[in-house]
Amino acid sequence: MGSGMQDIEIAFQDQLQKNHCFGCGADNDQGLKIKSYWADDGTAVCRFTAKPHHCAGPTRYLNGGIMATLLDCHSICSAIALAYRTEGRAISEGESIAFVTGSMDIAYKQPVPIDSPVLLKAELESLSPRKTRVVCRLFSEDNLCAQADVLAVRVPDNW
Ligand SMILES: CCCCCCCCCCCCCC(=O)SCCNC(=O)CCNC(=O)[C@H](O)C(C)(C)COP(=O)(O)OP(=O)(O)OC[C@H]1O[C@@H](n2cnc3c(N)ncnc32)[C@H](O)[C@@H]1OP(=O)(O)O
Repeated sequence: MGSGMQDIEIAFQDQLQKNHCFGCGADNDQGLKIKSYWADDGTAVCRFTAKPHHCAGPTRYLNGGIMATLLDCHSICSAIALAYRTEGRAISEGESIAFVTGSMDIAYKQPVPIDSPVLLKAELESLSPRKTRVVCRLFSEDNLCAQADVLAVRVPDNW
């Protein structure tokens, strides 16, 4: 799974302050703690290895809700990172930027084997100062298994 990921960078989530989100919060010890990075091609990427209890009905497949959380959280954190980048600031430098999920449509295309790492790849398009569209794809072993179309909406940092 070639992603062009820059491992030397600090993950977006490890630069965000006070984030207790189940999927992406560095401050949630029971969460998934995903880690997202810029790739060389301008997309944002995240690799995740599931635990056995993240399974669907059959234990060999990844749960669809966990897939939705991965797609959602990687997309929103990437929208936040893009907003900081657009404003010429490092993540968490100066006034906090927060986005939440306004909407998300997911196509589940293939079951995801639970014992292989997944790669998430997000393409971002800033629609307006408050809205970012994210198309996020989830791959397992180079197979496109799910795709989400996410609308990230900027909110005040006390949301
Ligand atoms: C904050 C904490 C900080 C911690 C660090 C952060 C870590 C990251 C955490 C990551 C967490 C992981 C992710 C999670 O789990 S985030 C948790 C799940 N998401 C939510 O709970 C969101 C709940 N909804 C809301 O709070 C409000 O409805 C929002 C904020 C979304 C908009 O209500 P608001 O009154 O503020 O704004 P507006 O009505 O003026 O709309 C503004 C623009 O947006 C457009 N629009 C809105 N909704 C939709 C829609 N459904 N489809 C299409 N378009 C939509 C709207 O047309 C308008 O467009 P335009 O007319 O301007 O063109």
